[in-house]
Amino acid sequence: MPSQRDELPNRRSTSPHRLDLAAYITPPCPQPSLYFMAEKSMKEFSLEEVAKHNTEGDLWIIIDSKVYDLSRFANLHPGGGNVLYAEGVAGKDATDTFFGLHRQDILTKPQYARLQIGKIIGQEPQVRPLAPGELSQVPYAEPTWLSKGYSSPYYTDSHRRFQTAARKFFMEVVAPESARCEESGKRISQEVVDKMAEANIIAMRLGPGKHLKGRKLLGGVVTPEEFDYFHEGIIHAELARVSSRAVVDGLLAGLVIGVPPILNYGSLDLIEKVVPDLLAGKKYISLAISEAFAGSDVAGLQTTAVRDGDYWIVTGTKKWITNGVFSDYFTTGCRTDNGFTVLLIERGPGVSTKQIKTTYSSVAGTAYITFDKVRVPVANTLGEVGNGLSVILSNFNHERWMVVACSIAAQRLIVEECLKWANQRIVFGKPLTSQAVIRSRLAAMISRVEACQNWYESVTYQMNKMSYNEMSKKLAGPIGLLKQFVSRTGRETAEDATLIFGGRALTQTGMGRIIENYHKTSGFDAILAGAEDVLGDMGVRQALKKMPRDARL
Ligand code: HEM
Repeated sequence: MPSQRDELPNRRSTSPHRLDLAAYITPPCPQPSLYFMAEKSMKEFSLEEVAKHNTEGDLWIIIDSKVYDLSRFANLHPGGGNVLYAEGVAGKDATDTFFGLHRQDILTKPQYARLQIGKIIGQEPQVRPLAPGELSQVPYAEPTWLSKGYSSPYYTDSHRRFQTAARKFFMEVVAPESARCEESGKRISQEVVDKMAEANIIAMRLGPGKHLKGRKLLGGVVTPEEFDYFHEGIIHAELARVSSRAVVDGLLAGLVIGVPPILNYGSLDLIEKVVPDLLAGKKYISLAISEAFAGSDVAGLQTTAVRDGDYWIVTGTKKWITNGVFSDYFTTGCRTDNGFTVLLIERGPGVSTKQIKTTYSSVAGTAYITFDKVRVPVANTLGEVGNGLSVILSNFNHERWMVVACSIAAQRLIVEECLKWANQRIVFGKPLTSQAVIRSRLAAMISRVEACQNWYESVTYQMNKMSYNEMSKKLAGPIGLLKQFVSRTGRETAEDATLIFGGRALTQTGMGRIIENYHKTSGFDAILAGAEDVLGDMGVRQALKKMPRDARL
């Protein structure tokens, strides 16, 4: 006679449409995580023992081999108490039902994790969160260069080392803060900014260059000399993986676009005076170009700067200024006698900012700014007076490329979410993936993100090979077209994902919360840093300028 222990399967029993959990489970971490260590010391129960606790006031449930005592929690359960007393749930293994309704991270929250009283004899958990720094094993969840067994002509071991460290940093330091700030709408805490500054992430977001000299990058995992645009792109991608669109912007996007004009066109004195504090996260900055009067039409701006001895007197307004609410400096486009000039304006008398309510969270600090006869030292002029348009236009390339890098990572996350959901969701008694229409949408989403990734990598490679000026001349058109393509695919992917998730894509909490946020905000990529249609048009116009005179069919 086998003992009771022998009779117990070492896996949970399988239902006819048992989910293929292995598909969304990652392999064990190389080092046992706390998650698994806690398991070891847990009390063990048999299935029969758990089954006895199946009534109101005495309710145990098994989820992924773990036994939870929900006797007191049932009345507080957000999904209601009665769903827990149902047959097939109370006293039973409710794993499939649970993962059809909840995201796995619920079970890792301390208030819910403490409901676990033990584990089932002979069973091991199959679902676990990714350890910080770990890669997802879901197909297409990572770009090819990070997928086991694939090669890349662009990425080296230096990029791989850097990516591992960056993912760990963003998961551990940024992810929890992102979730908090997205919900509260409050700006990112100084504590997180300090940690980003210490790892030199703020400086690295500006790309390779002299500003990195002598800095220890992410604890020294790469040197400033080897740091290139692929490294920088990794930072944008890792940030976008753990953050909502608003948090991506809230985490100092204003600095990424506001500082380059100072570094490229400011005097040495000005650079030395303002840049160190900005890169140390002690001061904040934004790029103030667009106005209610003119957005993509930079030449139509109305903010004026009039000379008064050693000062400019600036009067006007700016709108949609990312991070403007908490900025100490504004890299500002102004109309001057002989055209357009860029000035660095410090917050002070005559400068006021107010938050604009937008579709996305106010964590981005989007501002309406009023300059009322602000006195700005002439020494704060960036570039030649009247030549501001080229200062701004050259700055756009890097900004648009950054938007592309973030957008692709966000789209990839949506592909991962959809693959997981379609695989685990049971409808009409079968997984969602058994529907051809769902597989067709997944095919379109995967193809788009892979197309974007490949074009992005080819453009990034060119950036590594060109000087800043060469980039302005040769890459403005291709980057404009790339951004147009990527923001369009983003919106199509948001649409597909919403249809795959159904009603869950319309709620801010629960299974579809990432889809809901992405769907709501994917339009930002199409507008910010240059409207999609304008960029497409610019790409074509630039190509037309380069048409050889002798070209004929
Ligand atoms: C340890 C056990 C459980 C915990 C800690 C838990 C916790 C939660 C939480 C936090 C939510 C809100 C999710 C959100 O909208 O963000 C929720 C919703 C829900 N739960 Fe549970 N739950 C547990 C077990 C179960 C089980 C076994 C069932 C099976 C019937 C269930 C059914 C539901 C339902 C129907 C909802 C509403 C889902 C929706 O609005 O889409 N829960 N649960």
